[in-house]
Amino acid sequence: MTRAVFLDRDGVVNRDHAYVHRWEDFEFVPGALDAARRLADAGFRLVIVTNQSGIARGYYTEAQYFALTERMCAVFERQGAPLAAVYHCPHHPAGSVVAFARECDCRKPRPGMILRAAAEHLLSLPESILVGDKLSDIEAARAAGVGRAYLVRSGNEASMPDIGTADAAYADLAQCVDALLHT
Ligand SMILES: O=P(O)(O)OC[C@@H](O)[C@H]1O[C@@H](OP(=O)(O)O)[C@@H](O)[C@@H](O)[C@@H]1O
Ligand SMILES: [Mg+2]
Ligand SMILES: [Zn+2]
Repeated sequence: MTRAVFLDRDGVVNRDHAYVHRWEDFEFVPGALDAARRLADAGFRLVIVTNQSGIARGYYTEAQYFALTERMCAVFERQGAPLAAVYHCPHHPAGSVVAFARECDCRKPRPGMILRAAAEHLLSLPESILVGDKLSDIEAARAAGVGRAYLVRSGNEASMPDIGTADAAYADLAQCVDALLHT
């Protein structure tokens, strides 16, 4: 079984400008790609798990999300940090797009995306890590049985008062990986 780092997207990989769906608005958090490469070099599979309720809300289409994701994956690949997989939840119970307007098992804090990734990629969840910018990311990790869950302050929740059940909090992914890899 392989160990993975589950990465939240908005607020961890890229700046969370609220429902980012255009490539021109996709701004990598400084140091995030290099941190991802260091994780890959250390033997972690890289898996993104992202809530994309903007699809259910009608802010953008799933096709637009997939087009952005293809561009993002190509950058990770070029930087020597290939993504093993990207999982998204397009749902939201208050959505206006009928096909996606519902409760689901995949919207964080529910663990569905993480559990699906583990099954499809033979991942050891107890040996894996999650990095997120919201407490709901951390809760999803706990619900899935991910070994360690870290919070970063690079998202919109920068003023978050406490770290909830996270194992630790860091400024951003780069600082988290520095601590993880003792670099
Ligand atoms: O951080 P990840 O999971 O990668 O994606 C979060 C985004 O889908 C959006 O999630 C929304 O929350 P609601 O889904 O509306 O509760 C808001 O927080 C937006 O600012 C944010 O861009
Ligand atoms: Mg986020
Ligand atoms: Zn879902």
